Amino acid sequence: MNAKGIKHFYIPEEQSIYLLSHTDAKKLKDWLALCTEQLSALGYRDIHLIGKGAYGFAFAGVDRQQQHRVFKFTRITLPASIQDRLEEEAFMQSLVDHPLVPRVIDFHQKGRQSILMMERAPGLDLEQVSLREGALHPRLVVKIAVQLGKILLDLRHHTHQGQLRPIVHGDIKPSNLVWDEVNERIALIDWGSSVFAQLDEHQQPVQNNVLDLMSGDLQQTNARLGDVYFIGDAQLNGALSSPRFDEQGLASTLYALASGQSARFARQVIPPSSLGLPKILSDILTYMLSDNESAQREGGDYLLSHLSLLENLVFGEHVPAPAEALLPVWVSRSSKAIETVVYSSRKSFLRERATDSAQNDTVQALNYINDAQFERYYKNYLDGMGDTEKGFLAAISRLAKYPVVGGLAINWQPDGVYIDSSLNLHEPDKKDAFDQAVNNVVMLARSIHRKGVFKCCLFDAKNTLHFDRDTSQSKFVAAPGTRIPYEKSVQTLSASESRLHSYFEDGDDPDELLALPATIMDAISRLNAIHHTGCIIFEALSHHLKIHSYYRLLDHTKENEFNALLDLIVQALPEISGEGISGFMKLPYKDTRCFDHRARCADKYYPRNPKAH
Ligand SMILES: Nc1ncnc2c1ncn2[C@@H]1O[C@H](COP(=O)(O)OP(=O)(O)OP(=O)(O)O)[C@@H](O)[C@H]1O
Repeated sequence: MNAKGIKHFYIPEEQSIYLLSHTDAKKLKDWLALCTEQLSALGYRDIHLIGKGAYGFAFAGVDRQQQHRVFKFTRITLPASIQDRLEEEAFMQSLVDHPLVPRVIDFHQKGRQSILMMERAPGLDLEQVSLREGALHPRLVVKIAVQLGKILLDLRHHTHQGQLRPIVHGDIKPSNLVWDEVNERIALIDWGSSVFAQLDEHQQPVQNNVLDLMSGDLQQTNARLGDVYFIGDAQLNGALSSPRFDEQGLASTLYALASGQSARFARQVIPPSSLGLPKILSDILTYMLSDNESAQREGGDYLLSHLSLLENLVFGEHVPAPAEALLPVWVSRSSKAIETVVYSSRKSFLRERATDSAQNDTVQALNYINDAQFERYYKNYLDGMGDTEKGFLAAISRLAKYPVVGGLAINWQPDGVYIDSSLNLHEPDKKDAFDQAVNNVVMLARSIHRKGVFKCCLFDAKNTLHFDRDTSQSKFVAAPGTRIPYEKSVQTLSASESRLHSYFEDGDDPDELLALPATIMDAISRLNAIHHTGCIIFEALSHHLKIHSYYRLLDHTKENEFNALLDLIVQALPEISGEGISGFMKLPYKDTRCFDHRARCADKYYPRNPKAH
């Protein structure tokens, strides 16, 4: 990866509006207002934003016949080739006539602005449901498996103009499934990665694809890259598209939902057989998620030919007992809405191989580089890591999907894994689900054998300070009155009452590139001596500087000095030159928990005779 790639790895998946520069945030708000205005001019009411993705935004509205509709807009700033994708998406989605797929109603193009209008599926998407509930009940996982299986069968047998043309959705994942809680029905949305399959499920060229065969198009995949957290290796490595791609998406989705995760990677450590699922589904998922392609196919075929058996499985009242929380989580009484972003340090030691040539190979294999998902892959810094390490980072990212502030310091030692934590959740209702997300982090940490320290800091993006400059050579200057915010502990604590990590104990972070000026470094080292916790992260881009922070002052007697040092940092911003990230974290050395290394979770199945439990 080149320096530019690394420099920007931290940009979060969810582009919180609070992390945009003032100008970009204003442009975005204006544009959202314009979309809303256009839709109401067309006679729709109750218009509101329901989702945003890499390429655009989705609005919901109600038409004159009281029908609920969704409008997908592409970002007007994107190149025309990407804008055209919405039209292709509309085309592919309109070919699918299935009760569990929202019907396309219209596709509009006005100037450079494209709009796709479709039926609205009721409910929340399954990623949201999973964040609220944690691991879904096995009965629901089976129900979702059956419904998705039926859609995939339909796609396998799709005919177009009288000929068999199987369709690949290409991006099956929890956030692309809308869940109607009342009727317990899914709707498969987001057909933006959908294509006609080049190979059928037996890996044979789709027969009537003669023209493609002759033109040699079968040398190269037509696939789009789905979400790298969910797609299988064949799709990631640029294999010819086939219905098998979606079977991987299905298996990853069921696995993630059954385990309360947001990715497929952790399957060796938290295997499907440990999730309390009925044995038949657990076995199917074990096959489908194995590394062996023929086992994957066997699992997929077995699932699709046993849907009615799964449909008729009996579930009792048995509700799996919530697992004990492995780390303390404090629930905040404050009802302040926060937008969490996670920043983690020293990720590179989680990589197995970091040679440039290995990375170039991966880049070569992906012949769809201009894909936003590909960007995201690198932004998340996952390349070159083993699956378990990726699973660990995905589990850390999941924490940031909750309104939580604080941090974690994980220290791998030969005799075990030591974890210091300070986790303050701002939504009491999600405590159980959050505990599960934390437990998954711990379980994955225990399975990783490495020596080193990983720290992450969770902060509120609403506290991020923004500074603009005209050129990459100009200086960043703070407006008068700019302050780095902080909060205070309920009681003052002296240094002797609690130990803290130092900002500097781990040395320089090799993943960070911004060298801060001496004045700022000096202020930070003086801050380090004052009893407080938190983090400060400087993110310098060519025209924009962000200072993310989360500070909690513990020794109230030093408040004046603390304030003065924070002010000093703000005053010294013009001295910053160069681009990149630099971050410092000071976490409480509190309640250190030690866990022994453990390779995988024990097997656990749904009871065969649920009534007996
Ligand atoms: N037909 C629909 N019914 C209900 N909700 C929908 C529908 N289409 C989209 N949404 C909502 O809008 C969100 C964004 O839609 P979609 O996933 O299609 O956009 P996208 O830009 O392709 O997103 P991403 O890049 O994250 O895949 C979805 O997560 C979902 O919450």
